[in-house]
Amino acid sequence: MLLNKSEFLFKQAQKFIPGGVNSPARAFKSVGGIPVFFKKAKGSIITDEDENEYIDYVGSWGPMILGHAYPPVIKAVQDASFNSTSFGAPTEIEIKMAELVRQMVPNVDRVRMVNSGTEACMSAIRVARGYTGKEKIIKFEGNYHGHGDSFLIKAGSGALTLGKPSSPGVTEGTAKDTLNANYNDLDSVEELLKKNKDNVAAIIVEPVAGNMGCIPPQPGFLEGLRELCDEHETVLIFDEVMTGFRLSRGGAQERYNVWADLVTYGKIIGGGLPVGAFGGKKEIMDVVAPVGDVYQAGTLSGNPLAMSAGFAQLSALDKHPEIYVELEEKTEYLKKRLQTVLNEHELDYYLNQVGSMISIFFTPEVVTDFKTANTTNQEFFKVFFHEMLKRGIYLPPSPFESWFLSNTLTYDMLDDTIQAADEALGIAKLKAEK
Ligand SMILES: Cc1ncc(COP(=O)(O)O)c(C=O)c1O
Ligand SMILES: N[C@H](C=O)CCC(=O)O
Repeated sequence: MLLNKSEFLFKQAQKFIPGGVNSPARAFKSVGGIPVFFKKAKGSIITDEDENEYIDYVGSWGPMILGHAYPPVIKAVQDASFNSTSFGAPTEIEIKMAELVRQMVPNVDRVRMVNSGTEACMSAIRVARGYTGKEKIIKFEGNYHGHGDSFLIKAGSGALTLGKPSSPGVTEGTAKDTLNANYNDLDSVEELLKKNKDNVAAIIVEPVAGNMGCIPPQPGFLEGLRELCDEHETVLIFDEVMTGFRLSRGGAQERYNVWADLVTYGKIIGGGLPVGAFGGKKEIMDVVAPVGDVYQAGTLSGNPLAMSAGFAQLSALDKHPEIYVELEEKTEYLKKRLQTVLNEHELDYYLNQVGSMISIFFTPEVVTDFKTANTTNQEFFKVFFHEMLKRGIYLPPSPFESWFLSNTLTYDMLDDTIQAADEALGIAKLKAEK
């Protein structure tokens, strides 16, 4: 497989763009090598600038649940663009979108559209603070809520010490208001709530973690968060940027039957265009300007192209819930066949799968949180990743990202993926033994 054009473009890109990419996750830093530059895609097949074709398990990091260039989305964007690309004024499609979201997720009484998952999460915590009058938030180690300052905070030396900025540019002042708990560990949350009594505005959580690889909530974890939030008058925020409209029509909330106070969305809701959203109970959302005093705004928010794309994609998911059944069957098929191959190679591994999200961890540990996710053999993953790439399988270029399946994947494509995995694992094992 030749990647001459990708290599050339990457060199060019680095002259004008920091690190050659517009988001670090694309830079292949975790796996080494040159990021592949793509030029087109259809369904689950993506084509790079050198005309190599790959079966895609990234799906633009989640949005492409119905495959790339899904015809109703393309048509909706084309039609909308003829009427102008933006008005900066209200349009009817925004109402249709909000109604549809409400229809699919019944506890979202009010929804505000933004332009990314980051914006949605930043805004949701501001709303929670404005609503409760409290200052601190609790998040979980290994969860990702975008690059807002309040989220770029890692745990201090002990679980109960103050957080520390995990990026230069984030101030100690911001860090003091973000507390880190351990995923799937209700005791760690309870301790933080007690220590910061009456001052925790929100708990924000990925209901199924997807940013330390895919990690499901343990039975009782989400229910426990709900109870703790009720007890401490704290707003429960589900960050459904990955899981929203992916794990079911109503996302993780519907799948686990645990209902948050606020929910954030991104990815699927925009059909591949830059969209995010936050919403929830009317009582809380009424603090948002112009009804209330919590300021939140956006020149391009509710953009007609983005709303049209998102509306076309969500409408298809709303009308065809069988898609979720098919997607889960396909992902389970992939999981079972991967298990067989991993067992045949006698490898230590842990496979997590929820709906159409799946991750392999190369570790003997049971992976339930950030600490156990970090036991995965990253060197092994690097070799596996590149061997898969050579065989035309495009996986997320990091051991800590979930794979996302699209319903355009066929069983033949899944079989090709297993065949490639068999070969790639064999090579990775040989290299590891050397
Ligand atoms: C769970 C979660 N929340 C928030 C974000 C931030 O979204 P965006 O990249 O659209 O800003 C992401 C992904 O990046 C995510 O996976
Ligand atoms: N983990 C991130 C979101 O899903 C990866 C996408 C990005 O930040 O570019």
